[in-house]
Amino acid sequence: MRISLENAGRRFNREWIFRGVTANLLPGGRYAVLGPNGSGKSTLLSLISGHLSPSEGKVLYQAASGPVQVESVYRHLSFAAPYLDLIEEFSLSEMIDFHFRFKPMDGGMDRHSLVELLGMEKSKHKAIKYFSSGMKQRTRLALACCAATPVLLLDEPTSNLDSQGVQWYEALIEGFAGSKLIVVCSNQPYEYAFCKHYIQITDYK
Ligand SMILES: Nc1ncnc2c1ncn2[C@@H]1O[C@H](COP(=O)(O)OP(=O)(O)OP(=O)(O)O)[C@@H](O)[C@H]1O
Repeated sequence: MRISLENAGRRFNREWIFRGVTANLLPGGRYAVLGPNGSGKSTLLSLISGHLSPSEGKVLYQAASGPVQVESVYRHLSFAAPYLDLIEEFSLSEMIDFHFRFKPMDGGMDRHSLVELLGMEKSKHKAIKYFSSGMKQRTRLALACCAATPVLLLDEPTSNLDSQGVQWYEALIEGFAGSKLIVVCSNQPYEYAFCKHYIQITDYK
């Protein structure tokens, strides 16, 4: 999947958050969206994911099979962010089953190996609402990284993770990045150490 931003800008009411973003996000590319708090990183990620439309310019999606309309791009994307809700009433096992009814799981994985990867054997029947914030974040990351989609979008991936969790995240990326196009919004260099390309939001003010 190739995602092209053509002179993309977004404003809320009268305030422009960014303008004139032109970038080609290529298959297998690793991109970090950088900038201080409140600069517009999450907003740009929402444009890339198709959750928000640009106020000016275009965001275009091109799969190997041809152009993809924004309405159906979600099928090609996996997304993890601390503000994305999990289904709190579900147990971990139920959450995994539910998630992968809509998205194929990475070839080598099944529910059991995903629980093992999370290190949550003892919690697989526990309701997500009783998970700690770090356990929830690990669950979001594992669901996103283990989906067989060509695009992986991560917003502040290690928020709520302790140092062991950060190492776990690094191993997760190494294990599952494969040939995916990855975009990470971050302020923490260790979250995007694997990225080769940078989009500085402050360049587009
Ligand atoms: N729906 C909205 N309506 C109005 N303003 C919004 C909306 N969403 C975001 N903003 C504003 O857009 C600006 C950029 O917010 P955004 O969350 O994209 O920044 P960020 O760089 O991701 O911040 P952080 O690093 O703190 O997560 C902020 O001023 C925010 O208040």
